[in-house]
Amino acid sequence: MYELTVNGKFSAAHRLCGYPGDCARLHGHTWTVQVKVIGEELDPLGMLVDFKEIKKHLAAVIDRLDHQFLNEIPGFGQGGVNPTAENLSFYIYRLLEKPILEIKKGIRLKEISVWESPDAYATYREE
Ligand SMILES: Nc1nc2c(c(=O)[nH]1)N=C([C@H](O)[C@H](O)COP(=O)(O)OP(=O)(O)OP(=O)(O)O)CN2
Ligand SMILES: [Zn+2]
Repeated sequence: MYELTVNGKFSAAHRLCGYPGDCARLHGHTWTVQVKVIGEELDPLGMLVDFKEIKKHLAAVIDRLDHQFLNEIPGFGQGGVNPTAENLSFYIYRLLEKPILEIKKGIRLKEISVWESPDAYATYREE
């Protein structure tokens, strides 16, 4: 089994509604998003899949999130869930799951991790 990892970053604002502390107020982070893809077979170039392919799909997701107020994105905020690292991991997993499956046969998204700061992150995966 091979595992490929691609990281990206975005900056955005959020607030955590109902949080008993500072995080309930509007504030921002530079989030790191980590995509892990797995599969068994290498191509004749020795690649599971070209990193460029994964970067392209991650860039499209980051475009939707960068410099946004995350609570205003459908699915988050009023009537939705708080834009926590956990919920962002799930949101990004759902956006990338299909495009990554469609890159080529035999690979799949393993997990998405989202860092809010260098020492705190959440991961979503399906087993
Ligand atoms: N399980 C989670 N806990 C918290 C989340 C989260 O997404 N999942 N988010 C927050 C807030 O977004 C908060 O802004 C982050 O706080 P913290 O990790 O403490 O980071 P700071 O940048 O504020 O750094 P300090 O170390 O507190 O200065 C809270 N919890
Ligand atoms: Zn925060």
